[in-house]
Amino acid sequence: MKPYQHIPILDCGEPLVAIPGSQFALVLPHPYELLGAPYAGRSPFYLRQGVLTGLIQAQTYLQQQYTQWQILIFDAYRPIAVQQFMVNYAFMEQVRSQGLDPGNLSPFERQEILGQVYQFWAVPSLDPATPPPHATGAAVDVTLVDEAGIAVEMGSPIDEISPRSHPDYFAQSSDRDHQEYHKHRQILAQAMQQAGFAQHPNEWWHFCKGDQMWAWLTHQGTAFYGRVE
Ligand SMILES: C[C@@H](N)C(=O)N[C@H](C)C(=O)O
Ligand SMILES: [Zn+2]
Repeated sequence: MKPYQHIPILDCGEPLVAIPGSQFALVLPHPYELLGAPYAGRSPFYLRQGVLTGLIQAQTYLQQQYTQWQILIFDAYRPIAVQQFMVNYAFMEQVRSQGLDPGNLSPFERQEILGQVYQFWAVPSLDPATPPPHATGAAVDVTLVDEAGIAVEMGSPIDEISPRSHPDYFAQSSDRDHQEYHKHRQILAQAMQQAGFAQHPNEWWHFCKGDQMWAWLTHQGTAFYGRVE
């Protein structure tokens, strides 16, 4: 179990609400839907009401400095069946990228690869005491787009299982491009953090507010968003 999963949850009962496409840029078609993830009629572009309010606050702050920039929503609400699908997908991608035969993995190789996957993806737990963050509607994967609607360069793609995904990966580099990536990551993180979000320690794009990970990262005793059916 991850340390944040020990945090008790007292769900405040807020509903999931749609992220307005008129206010935010959305990655469309949605990448996991394209892969065939089982959404069963649900939309990934939903969040708890209070989390959406935070996201609006983050974008308002961003636009005080970068007037025409927007937060680009890559993913938000994620049913557990989708979490399971994406964990399986990420596992197979890791197997392939390491030149292994998926039908012929040793128990050691399987464990190693699962360990790599679970550094980035949450376990698709069905236990209401340990929900995967996106199943609570309190976690969001985001990046930025500029005034031309072009994705701002962050130095690595969302969901890459690699050290490059760590928020401070480029912090010490003297390379000009790397310094630019780091600056962009900081612009995103600052906008989100001043609106009360906490950032995943391994992922520059994952932010949460009110779930167990947030409570753990911000030293709160309780989370107020649990799993949404
Ligand atoms: C990998 C990324 N898309 C993500 O959402 N990770 C978190 C930790 C999750 O799976 O909840
Ligand atoms: Zn995420």
